[in-house]
Amino acid sequence: MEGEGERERKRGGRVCCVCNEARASVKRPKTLQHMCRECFFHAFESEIHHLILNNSLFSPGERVAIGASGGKDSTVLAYVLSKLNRLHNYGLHLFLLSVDEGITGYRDDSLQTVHRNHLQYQLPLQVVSYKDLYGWTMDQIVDVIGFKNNCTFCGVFRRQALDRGAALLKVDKLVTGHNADDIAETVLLNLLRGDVARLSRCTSITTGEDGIYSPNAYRGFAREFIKDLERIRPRAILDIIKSGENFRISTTTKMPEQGTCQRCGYISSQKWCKACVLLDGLNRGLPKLGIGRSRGSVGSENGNGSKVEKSIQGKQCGTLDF
Ligand SMILES: Nc1ncnc2c1ncn2[C@@H]1O[C@H](COP(=O)(O)OP(=O)(O)OP(=O)(O)O)[C@@H](O)[C@H]1O
Repeated sequence: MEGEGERERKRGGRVCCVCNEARASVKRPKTLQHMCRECFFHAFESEIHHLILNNSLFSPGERVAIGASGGKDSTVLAYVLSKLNRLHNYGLHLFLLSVDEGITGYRDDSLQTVHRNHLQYQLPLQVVSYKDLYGWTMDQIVDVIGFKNNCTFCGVFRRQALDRGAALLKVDKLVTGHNADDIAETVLLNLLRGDVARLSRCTSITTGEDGIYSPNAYRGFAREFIKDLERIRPRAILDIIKSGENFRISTTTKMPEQGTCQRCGYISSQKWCKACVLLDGLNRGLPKLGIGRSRGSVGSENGNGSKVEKSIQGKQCGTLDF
């Protein structure tokens, strides 16, 4: 009897290199293997499972929030994590956490996806909004700042909003759907800026006490550049991440010290955190006040020398590192 694989070969199609039966529908950039849907899903999910185990990412009984934007990556994250949690008895209490930035025609649509995920995967959902947290929606911010610099507000506020939502849910950990492209962009951005401190941390699978989110147009250029590289060499994205992982800083290099914002208590190496500087500018009718490269134009470097290491529950805002 002629098998499915043989028929596929006769039709001139590629056969999955794992099951040798079904038609291949994806070529993985990571391994260059041609795989069918089923084998790809299986490989993808079991790689995530082993990654979780090998890095001891979770402990039984932990409360874990999934940053749910309604986009493809965080939707896949919610699906896979809830499936693995059931299948392998991780014993995690999972939550969906969404930030509503108040962008009409964009986030309101994707929040509908999050509501569907909430019902489908039966995960409790918490939505926090810029309007409630900061008194401004992104639409209102764009009205005063224009389109040019609004990414700074959106990125800084979102990161802090996720941390505030995590604190509300009293979770131990927050997971996000940042993908390989996002990490490669961040490696490249930190390299181009000569930011050695961030370059050395940005590939960590779990993150600590400060943010590396680079919310501006420069990221767009890094993205285009990486996509061009990928066209020439599909492994380029993974190569960039590998270089970032291999990067080591001499132990004698002086790094910025972390403290807390004197205004809101959020993690900051300045007197005020970036969100407070931006918000202050907005509220005083000087929306461009906090925009620029320096982290916080108000106050000076925190000099208390203490290293802040608290859980998400233990402080007003938490510990996500973009
Ligand atoms: N509004 C939001 N609410 C909750 N989590 C968010 C939000 N925006 C981003 N995140 C988290 O940060 C990750 C990366 O953000 P990014 O801006 O790349 O997401 P996206 O393009 O909206 O959607 P996705 O990456 O999920 O396809 C998301 O996967 C998600 O985990």
